[in-house]
Amino acid sequence: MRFPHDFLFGAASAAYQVEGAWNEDGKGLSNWDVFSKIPGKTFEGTNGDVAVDHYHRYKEDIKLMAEMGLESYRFSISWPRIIPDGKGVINEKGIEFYNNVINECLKYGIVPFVTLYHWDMPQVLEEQGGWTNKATIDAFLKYATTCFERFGDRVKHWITFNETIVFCSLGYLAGAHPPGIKNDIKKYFQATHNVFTAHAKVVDQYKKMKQYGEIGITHVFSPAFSVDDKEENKIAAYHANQYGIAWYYDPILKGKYPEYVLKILKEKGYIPDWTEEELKIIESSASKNDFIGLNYYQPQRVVINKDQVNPTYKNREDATGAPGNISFDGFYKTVKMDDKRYTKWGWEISPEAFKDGLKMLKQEYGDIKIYITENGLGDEDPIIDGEIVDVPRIKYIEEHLKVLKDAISDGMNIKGYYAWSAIDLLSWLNGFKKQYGFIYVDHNDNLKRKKKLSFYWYKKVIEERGESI
Ligand SMILES: C[C@@]1(C(=O)O)OC[C@H]2O[C@@H](O)[C@H](O)[C@@H](O)[C@H]2O1
Repeated sequence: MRFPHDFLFGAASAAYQVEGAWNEDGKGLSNWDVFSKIPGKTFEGTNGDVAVDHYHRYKEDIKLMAEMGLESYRFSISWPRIIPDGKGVINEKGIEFYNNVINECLKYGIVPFVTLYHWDMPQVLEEQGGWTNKATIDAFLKYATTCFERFGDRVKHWITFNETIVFCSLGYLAGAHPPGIKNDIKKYFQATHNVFTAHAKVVDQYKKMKQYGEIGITHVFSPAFSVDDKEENKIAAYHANQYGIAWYYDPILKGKYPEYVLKILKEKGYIPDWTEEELKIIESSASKNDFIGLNYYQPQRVVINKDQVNPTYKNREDATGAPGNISFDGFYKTVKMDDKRYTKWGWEISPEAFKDGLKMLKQEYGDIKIYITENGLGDEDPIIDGEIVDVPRIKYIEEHLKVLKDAISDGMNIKGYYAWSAIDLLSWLNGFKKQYGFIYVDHNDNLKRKKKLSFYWYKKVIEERGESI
């Protein structure tokens, strides 16, 4: 069986991780331009000043994507490249750059799939409270509307936010991402609510503009499973899914927050500062979402936590999702299991959990259109006789595509797969040592691009529409 004709085979990137040109052509400072330069925050002080220079090499990169037969390229727009201070004058050079990227994609028949916010907020707004400041909501609405006005004639697939749980939890609980605040649970939940309000307003605005494309949001999809049949551990898994999935997916797809979490927040005094109007726009825009984007890498294996709750001062490595951490509220902890497979960064490799998780989503949210907006293997790719022989990545992606093929056969409404990542790029905290791409970037030879084994493999998969998977 082949993947359906309307299924998109894609690959993804993010502005801060690929573009570089951090201070060129009128771009304003982003929170990551500043945060990444604080000593100790990133591996060996790596940052996105140059990244892999996609800003200057996008034509070469998109040509390679076309050679791979890529049907769609998911990339993000840098807000401070469009509106340097986040809320004022539009930077026409920034508009020009993304028009060029979009037009280059269309030249090859590659569908542009655009993320409006992939973590790089204008520094001016971050300094004013970022997502904890409600003024950021309308600044984001203005930025999104500008993008719809300037690119919406050719871009018909929009993602508002990438992985809200990551930039909010690492920003306000772990302190590993901007603004680097540790253990502020009230600010964490406030930031998530303001993001959901911004999302709802932008969806509403997009529909009013009648551009007849589609819009949604991308969330982390990391379903939690108990390590055994003990009641306390099953309760831990339920709690983890309420905080990690329901809190994020319910307001988007059901238009309301999950009662289980609200009850606890009320008891602890963490209910966000919200207005009836905000709750109404979240409710009224829910039905206008066209899809949900899932970033699946791994499940969570959880047990009830009986240890002393340590503040969530994650260090750089464990802030990148490896198991072995206590939840910020101390309720559960994630664990490694002897019978599971893991990446070099300790992330579990489990297509089986992907399949089980997708079934959970369908039961909870029905037939909402799904794109897998990220999935891939972070690895230190083997180089043999000058060739990048990334067989583990081929195996990883093949196993997960097989799950999707079966899920679609079982009637799930899954319309695309975006491998993370199209090209090796800067990992926010891990520098360049953690590779995800089909295209290798040689940091010892002027960022020269080189096709990996997986480039040729994915090309064949796309040609055959996955028939041999
Ligand atoms: C933490 C980490 C990683 O480096 O492995 O998770 C997977 C992937 O998620 C993406 O949304 C991030 O933009 C990208 O940088 C990656 O980030």
